[in-house]
Amino acid sequence: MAPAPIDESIVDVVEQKKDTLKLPESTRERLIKAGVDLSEGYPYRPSKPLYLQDVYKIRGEEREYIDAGSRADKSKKNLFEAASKVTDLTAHIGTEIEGLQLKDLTPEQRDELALLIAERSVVFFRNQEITPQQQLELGKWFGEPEVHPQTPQVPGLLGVTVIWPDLFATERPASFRKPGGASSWHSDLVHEKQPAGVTHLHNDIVPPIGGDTLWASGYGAYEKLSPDFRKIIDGKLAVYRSAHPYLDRENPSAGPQFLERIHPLVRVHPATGWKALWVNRAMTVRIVGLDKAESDLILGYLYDVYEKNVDIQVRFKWTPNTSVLWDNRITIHNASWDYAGKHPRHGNRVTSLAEVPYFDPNAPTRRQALGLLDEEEKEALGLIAGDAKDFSL
Ligand SMILES: O=C(O)CCC(=O)C(=O)O
Ligand SMILES: [Fe+2]
Repeated sequence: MAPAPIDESIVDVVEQKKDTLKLPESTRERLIKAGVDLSEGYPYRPSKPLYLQDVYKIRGEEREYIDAGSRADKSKKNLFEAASKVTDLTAHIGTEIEGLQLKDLTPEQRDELALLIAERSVVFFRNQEITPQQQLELGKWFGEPEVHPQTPQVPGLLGVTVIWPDLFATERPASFRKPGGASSWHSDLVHEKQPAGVTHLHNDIVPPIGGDTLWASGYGAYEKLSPDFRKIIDGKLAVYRSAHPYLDRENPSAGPQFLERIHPLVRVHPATGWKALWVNRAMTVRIVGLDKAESDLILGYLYDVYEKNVDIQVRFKWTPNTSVLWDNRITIHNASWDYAGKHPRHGNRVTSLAEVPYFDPNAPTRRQALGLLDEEEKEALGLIAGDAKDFSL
């Protein structure tokens, strides 16, 4: 007799309940206090779609998007005057704000925060008391929260993803030499028709040592290129792929396939109007129109520029209950796995989807817009007359 088919809904629930047992006590208390129903287990795991064709249909239509930062008061006075301290962590990327609770921001402060994230790429808030519901509500201000067809979510709150590396580590054991997917330079959801804008990760429990996250600036990476090289990549399109694989319904035996979408290699942020390099080693497949060898060469160089220039990067040491908001349009990030699951690290994440990426050849770079270019760069960009010194050295 053939074995009885497995009821997958029961398997899901059993697995979720098993996961819940590992939940750190402080996280459990926080979730229960927020009214999250843990009785069916945590996290909730959506049934994964099997076929590429079905996943392409998710958010396949263009949606209206207005960047919150583009309506902000440019001085950001409502945000800055209410904060007790605002500290830039490096010259080019990363700002920490103290004395504000994200859950209490006014509409004006939310818009100004969106502009600050667009300018500084990543903004840090320690000691936040914020429920997953409030996090989702804030995320809606910045764009449509992405509901992921694959990743674990907070029960009853679709759009609030669970970032709990201990959980993934049991599924796909990570090691010192081969850490998990988030421990490589990437940006989130590049395969979407309207990829991720702001991601807000709130980590309620973090290891005392390790588990830092790094971000690198796409504005800075673009500006590291010589003006002549910028001309080569300006306006070029590239293929970007999803992190998760699916099967092709027409050809399932071809094995796992990724979603792919074409977007500009250099894009302009709608709130700042500044150009940013938009590639990442994990998910940019190739530059459209070039031979594979040419594309590999150029992309390899662009990844190196992005990943190796420490002056356009920030490395952040988390403390419990810290919220970090970053803009995926102008950054790549990388989560260090150096604590190797030896201490719990748990967070909730809301990612707001943004515009269809676009390029504008006349847009300035960040340092150009802020008046930070030196004479040599101005000359190479043709902004001032000069004696045509070789800028490329
Ligand atoms: O855990 C982190 O610090 C970041 C993980 C990550 O890549 C993400 O949430 O998009
Ligand atoms: Fe990520």
